[in-house]
Amino acid sequence: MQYQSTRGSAPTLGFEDVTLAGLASDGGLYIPESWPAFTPDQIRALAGLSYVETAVRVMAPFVAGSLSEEELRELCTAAYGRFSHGAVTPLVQLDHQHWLLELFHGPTLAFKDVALQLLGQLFERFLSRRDDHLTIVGATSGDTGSAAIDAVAGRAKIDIFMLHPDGRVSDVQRRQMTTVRAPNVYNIAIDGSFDEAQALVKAMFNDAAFSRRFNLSAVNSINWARLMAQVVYYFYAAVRLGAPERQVAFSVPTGNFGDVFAGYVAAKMGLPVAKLIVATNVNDILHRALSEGDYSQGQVVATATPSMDIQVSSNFERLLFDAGGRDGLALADQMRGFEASRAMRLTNAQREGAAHLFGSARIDADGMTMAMRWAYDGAGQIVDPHSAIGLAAAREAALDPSIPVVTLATAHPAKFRDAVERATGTRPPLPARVGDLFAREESYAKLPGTFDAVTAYVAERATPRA
Ligand SMILES: Cc1ncc(COP(=O)(O)O)c(C=O)c1O
Ligand SMILES: N[C@@H](CCOP(=O)(O)O)C(=O)O
Repeated sequence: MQYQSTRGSAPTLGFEDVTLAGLASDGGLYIPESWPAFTPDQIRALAGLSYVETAVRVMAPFVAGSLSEEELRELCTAAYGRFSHGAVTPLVQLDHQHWLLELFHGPTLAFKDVALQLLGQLFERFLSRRDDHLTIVGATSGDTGSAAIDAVAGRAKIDIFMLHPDGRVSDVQRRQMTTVRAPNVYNIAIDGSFDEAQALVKAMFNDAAFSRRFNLSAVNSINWARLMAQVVYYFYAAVRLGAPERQVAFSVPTGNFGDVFAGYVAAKMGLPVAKLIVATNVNDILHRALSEGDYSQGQVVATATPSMDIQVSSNFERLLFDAGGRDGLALADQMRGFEASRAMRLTNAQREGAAHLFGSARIDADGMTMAMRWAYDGAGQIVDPHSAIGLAAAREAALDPSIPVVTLATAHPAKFRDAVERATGTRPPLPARVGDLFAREESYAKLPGTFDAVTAYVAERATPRA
């Protein structure tokens, strides 16, 4: 499998190089040159397989040329062996139509573990083949940070620098990052929003000399391997609900458009997806883009769903590229326009390419609270605020009742205990797996959100290439 950049001028690479590179050298994102196609028989054959076996079948075409099937199986077994539920991503029924896909049974209690546990294994395997050291720079609005740190802490050939917006993540999220004691882990709270942190990370990649000197790599969903691993659970869930004979819809609480883009990939591969509902909080750039074609960045508003307080969704570029006809140079121009003016209109081709599969909804605080109460009172399920945004959008979509609607439950409710308690009156206990989180000492740097401050901090601590 070969990968091309969404901006049309970076070299085409294989899976191993794409994983280690993170972002393409022209500022674009890597995407497969074509989508592997699964026949209905191949989808039917996934019924009854374990999560690991499903993962091997779904991901094998994407890693071809870099990993044998046996190697992929070994890495998936190691990655998913750390999940606390035998099914890895179990389905829970809420009523005749609505289901939750629980993606939070990994070590850091959010869906990010599904991809990042595997990415940690992939980095280790690929680095063992070469004499090289990686410097990971990442941005987090709360969950990617802890999942990435857990996946790479203590690995000899990797340093990780994780930027989070100071004061804008939950206490549990912050502590899951800042209490990890490993010599290769550096946490940085920046004065600014997640979007600013993400822009700093991209700027570090786009500084060719800096990027080469420290051999930068990415753990955010700009890294293709993140999305590839997330495609698996769409297949796993849909097959359990009757695919390929039956269509299934998914509602996805969305911020950086990574999780829902993985659903788009599953549909492109042949999974019968009736609808992908993009559920945003009041930071609704994606809802406006999909419903009106207006992708213009507003001010980020802090909400009870901090992981989705995002106004520039990095993976939307992958959809614009694929749905809009795969013209990398035209998209590079369009993205340069957005970077200059912070606004753009989708082209007709991009809108039409997205319209048949995507729906969207903007859910405010009341909608989120009502969904949490509905799940709790009606089905005895405590859902976290992010998953509640997805659930509210799923119910609002009022799809044909014969189509099962799966809401992706992206975080464990204990990560957002205050918001859950406010909505349901119940305070979820922290699972034993996160141990004495509130007794451990924290360590992190506080920096202004400027390129110079952050690069100086990284340059002083990272391992330069020989
Ligand atoms: C709990 C939670 N839900 C939803 C999202 C949104 O996912 P994505 O950024 O892939 O759209 C995030 C962060 O990305 C998250 O941490
Ligand atoms: N909500 C995310 C934001 C980063 O998204 P990513 O999927 O691109 O890593 C977080 O938890 O950090």
